[in-house]
Amino acid sequence: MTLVVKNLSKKFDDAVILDNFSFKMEEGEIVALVGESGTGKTTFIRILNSLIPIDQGCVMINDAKLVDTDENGQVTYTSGSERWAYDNEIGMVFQDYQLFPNMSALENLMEAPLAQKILSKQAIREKAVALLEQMGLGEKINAMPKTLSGGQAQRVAIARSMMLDPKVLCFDEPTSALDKDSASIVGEMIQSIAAEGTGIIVVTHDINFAEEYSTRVLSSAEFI
Ligand SMILES: Nc1ncnc2c1ncn2[C@@H]1O[C@H](COP(=O)(O)OP(=O)(O)OP(=O)(O)O)[C@@H](O)[C@H]1O
Repeated sequence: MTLVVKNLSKKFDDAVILDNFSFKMEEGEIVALVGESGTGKTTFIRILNSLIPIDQGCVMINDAKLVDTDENGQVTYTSGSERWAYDNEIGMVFQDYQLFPNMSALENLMEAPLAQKILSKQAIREKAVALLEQMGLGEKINAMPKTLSGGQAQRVAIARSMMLDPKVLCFDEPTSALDKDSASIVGEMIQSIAAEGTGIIVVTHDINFAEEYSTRVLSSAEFI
C-alpha cells in the first residue's frame, strides 16, 4: 500500500492551509501529524477522507485515485468503481467518535458493511463481535454509546473504522479526552493495527504520544 499526495493546495477564503504539499506513506507506517493549532492538521485528514474538497493536487492509494488535477488546473474527483476502491481503502476515527447514538456498539460496527451488501449479515456480525472482543469490549457489545466511558467509546470507534479493513486509517486527536492509561491502550492498538500492514496518520498535540508510538513525525509547518 502506498498513499500518495501530490502538490496539494487548499485555501479557506484567503487563508492558505496547504500550498503545493506532497506526501507519501507506506504500509505499516504510523505518521504523527503535529503542529500549531489552526495549521490545517484536521483539514488534511478530512481531505484524504473526501470530507473537504481541494483546490489543486492529486490524492491516491495504490492505483485508486480520489482526485487529480490536469495541466490546465482542472480538478476532477473520481467516481464509480475507482472512487469506490479509494473510499474502501481509507477510514477515519473522529475526535468526538461520532458513534450513532441510537445504535448499540455492535450495530455501530455493522452499519457501513451492511450498506455495502458484500458480506452476509451473519458474517458481518461475527466480524464485529470479534473486533469488539479484540478491543476488550466483549461485555459492551449491546451497550448504547451514551453508557460508554470516553475510552470505551473511542475503542468502539476504532473497531468500527476497522470493519472495512482500510489500508489507511486517520485518527483525529485520539487521546485528547483520555487519561494516561487509556491513551497507552489506544497507542498500543494503533501499533497493532499498523503491524497488520495499515498505514496510520495520527493528528495529535501530544508530543510524548507521538514520540512513543509513531514511526515518523510530520509537522504541519511543512504544509505551506
Ligand atoms: N470548513 C471551513 N471553512 C472555513 N475555514 C475553515 C474550515 N475548516 C477549517 N477552517 C479553518 O482552517 C484552519 C485550519 O483548521 P484545522 O482544524 O484543520 O486546524 P488544526 O491544525 O487541526 O487545528 P487544531 O490543532 O486546533 O485542531 C483554521 O483557521 C480553521 O478555522
